[in-house]
Amino acid sequence: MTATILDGRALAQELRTATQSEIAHLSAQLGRTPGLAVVQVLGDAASTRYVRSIEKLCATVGAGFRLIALPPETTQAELEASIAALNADSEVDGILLQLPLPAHLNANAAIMEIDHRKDVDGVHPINAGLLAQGRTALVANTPAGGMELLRHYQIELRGKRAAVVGRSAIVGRPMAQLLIQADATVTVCHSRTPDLGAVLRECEIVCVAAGRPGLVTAEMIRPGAVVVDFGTNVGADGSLVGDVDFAASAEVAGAITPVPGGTGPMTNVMLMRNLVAAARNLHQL
Ligand SMILES: Nc1nc(=O)c2c([nH]1)NC[C@@H]1CN(c3ccc(C(=O)N[C@@H](CCC(=O)O)C(=O)O)cc3)C=[N+]21
Repeated sequence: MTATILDGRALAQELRTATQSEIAHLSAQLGRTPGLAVVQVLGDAASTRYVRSIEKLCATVGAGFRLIALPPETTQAELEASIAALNADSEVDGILLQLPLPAHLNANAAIMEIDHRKDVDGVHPINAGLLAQGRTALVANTPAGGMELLRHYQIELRGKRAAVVGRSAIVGRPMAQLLIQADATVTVCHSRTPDLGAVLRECEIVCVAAGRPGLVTAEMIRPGAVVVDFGTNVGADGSLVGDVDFAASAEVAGAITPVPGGTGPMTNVMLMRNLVAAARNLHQL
């Protein structure tokens, strides 16, 4: 068996075009472009790479972009003051705090300071709580992008057994909530799950967000299962690899996301969609 490749690059391209025209329309209504502000505490190379890709995408779709780059020794008070300034800024519709932060800073406390209506990353507890209750919320981009891929390829979730490997606030937990909302029966696995393979082999849908290359092997995959790999690990040679052994798993799975070219490109385009949603909501459009 050879799996269908869930092509995130192609779908992201399609959604990018649609988002571009939405933003053109919204900009005409607002009399300005919807604006994204990214707060980055400098020091992490991967983070800088991600910020660049967001900046480029904003230019492509016609959104405003502002980078607040803070020095590595920034204090908690300074970080929170820069967030407060963005909350108060009427030209900023979305705020993204780049994670992870250096160890001396408290990410949870900083996130709490973000106006939840501008929380385009879906990380504020109000948005996470709304999602957990199955209500309308700004949803974290990475899991939202994974769901969009599943929807595009018309993968049935209702009544299916789904596993999520990883329980982070930004990927694993919201992905589990979205799958519950889609009427799947969801099991959340993590680093303390004793026999991961035994759980995954029961599941028709397997979503992996553990940040550990090679964690999921082909023998853990139920034949015909759909595999969504959220891992973006930079290998020793600088190449990007997921959490799933892709080559071997593609021989067993029914459908699988590649890395790169799967969930990664979807993440950024979902960020643009959240920016549109936040701007509309803020301005009652
Ligand atoms: N507050 C916050 N929110 C995030 O959503 C967030 C973050 N912090 N910190 C870093 C991670 C990482 N992340 C990626 C987004 C897109 C690709 C992506 O587009 N990947 C391409 C390859 C891009 C390349 O080669 O550089 C792909 O998989 O095909 C990857 C990784 C979002 N993150």
